[in-house]
Amino acid sequence: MQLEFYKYQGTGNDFVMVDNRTDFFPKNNIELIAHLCDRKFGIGGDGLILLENDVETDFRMVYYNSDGNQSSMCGNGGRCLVAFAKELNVIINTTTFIAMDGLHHATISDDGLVSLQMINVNAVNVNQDYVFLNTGSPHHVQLVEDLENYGVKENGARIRYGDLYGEVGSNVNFVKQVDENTFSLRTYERGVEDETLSCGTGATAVAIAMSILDKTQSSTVNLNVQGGKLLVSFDKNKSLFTNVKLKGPAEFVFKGIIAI
Ligand SMILES: N[C@@H](CCC[C@H](N)C(=O)O)C(=O)O
Repeated sequence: MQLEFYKYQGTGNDFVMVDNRTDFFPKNNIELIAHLCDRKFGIGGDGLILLENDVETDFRMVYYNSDGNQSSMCGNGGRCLVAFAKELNVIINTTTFIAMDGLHHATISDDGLVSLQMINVNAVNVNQDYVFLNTGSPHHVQLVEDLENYGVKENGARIRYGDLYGEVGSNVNFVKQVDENTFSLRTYERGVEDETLSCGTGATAVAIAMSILDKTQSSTVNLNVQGGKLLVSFDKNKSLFTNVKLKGPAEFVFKGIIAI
C-alpha cells in the first residue's frame, strides 16, 4: 500500500502529517508509526499526526510520539496541523479543533504564524529545584546555570525515568533567563527519548512556571528554543492561567509517498 504524507516543522519540532479523513490509517500499528518517524529507515519526525473528521469541530488531531505510541497534546504539532488543515482547504485562517486535551482555537496570521490556544492551567507544583505542571502534556521545568553546555539528554532521561514521575514519565525542560520577559530552554521529550529542537507545550510550561516563580512580571513571554523563537501569552489571576496562547512558525517542508 502507498501512503501519501506531508512533512511539517514548527521551530524545528518536525512531524509526519497524514490526512486520515477517510479513516484508512492503521492507528494501532505502533511499529509502522515508529518506522515512519525513523530518520534512517523511514520519513523522519519527532512525531506523527493524523488529521481526522470530527462532528462538532473542524477536525480532530491524533498525535503519536516518534516511538509509535499515541500521547497527550503537542503544541508545535497542533500549530503545524492547523497549517496542514489550511493546505487541505479544511479551514481558512481560523479554526476550532479537538485534541486529546480538549478543544483548541487557533488563528493563522498574514505572516503565516500560527497562534494556538492551549488549555487553562491552575495546578502548578512548585518545588525547591523545579516546577511541575501540565500544559496538555506533563512538564518538569528547572533553571540551570550553563544551558548551552548542559547535558540535556542524560539529565532529562534521568529525571524522566526517575522516581518523581514513575511509569508515566514527564517531558523535561532546562531553562536560562535572558531578560525580564525572555527565556531560553532546551527540552528532553518523552516518547522521543531525546532532546528535540523545540517543544510547544514545554515552552508554554516554561512561560507559566517563570511567571509563578516571579522571574517575570510580563504576560507575554519570549521563548528561545533550539530551532527558533516562540511567544507565549496568558491572562493570570493568582495561580490560574487562562487565554494561554502559543504562537510561532509552522512550515510545510515536503510531501511524498512511502510504501507501507
Ligand atoms: N513536541 C510536543 C510535545 C509532544 C508530547 C510529548 N512528547 C509527550 O508525550 O508528553 C509539543 O510541541 O508540545
